[in-house]
Amino acid sequence: MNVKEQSIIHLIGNKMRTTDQEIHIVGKIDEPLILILDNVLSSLECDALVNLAKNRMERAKIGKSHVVSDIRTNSSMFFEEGENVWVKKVETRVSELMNIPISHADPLQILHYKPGEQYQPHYDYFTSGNVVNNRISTLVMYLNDVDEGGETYFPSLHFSVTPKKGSAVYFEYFYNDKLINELTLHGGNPVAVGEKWVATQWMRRQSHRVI
Ligand SMILES: O=C(O)CCC(=O)C(=O)O
Ligand SMILES: [Fe+2]
Repeated sequence: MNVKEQSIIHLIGNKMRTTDQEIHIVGKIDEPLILILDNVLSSLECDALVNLAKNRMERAKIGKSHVVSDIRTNSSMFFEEGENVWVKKVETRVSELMNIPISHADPLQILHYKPGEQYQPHYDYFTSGNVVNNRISTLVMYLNDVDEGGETYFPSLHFSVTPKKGSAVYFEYFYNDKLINELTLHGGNPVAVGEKWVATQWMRRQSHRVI
């Protein structure tokens, strides 16, 4: 019999409580742990993040070398750590939800996709070279409803998540078994109609923020 590996988030029941929010688990894959979560952000918080980000968007870059690539045709920006009250609030909630101290967090990232824009399948962890302090988990929060397309999809699992304002998909790739981590391959489907805004939080294995 295969023994399931420890996950970062330990679930009890179908809700997760943070200091200021009750989050609902509406879907789950056990290994790798993938959660579909409702009520992660309020509608007001979604709108605030979009408004704070929208004049600061640039064509997204990928990987450690930050090169522009066709893999990713959307635009993006990063907030400074705790740069305003909205970011602070979201960072605190997300850190509680992901069960990782905020000092392990990458800067909160906002992505924007227009019709036809997409993010091709990729891993959120770095796979080349000798990586120090790699990423271990991701939370993608949807900041608006997309009219058509724009699903986050996991090709190896034949699984996709439809964006819904205030909801999120969580996944982790902290497993000793490399094959389990590889199942978290994922991308953002092209938006067909409308636009898509998301906020992504990546967590690192070790603390790196100076707080
Ligand atoms: O836009 C999406 O659905 C996925 C975003 C993503 O993969 C990421 O930010 O790492
Ligand atoms: Fe990703």
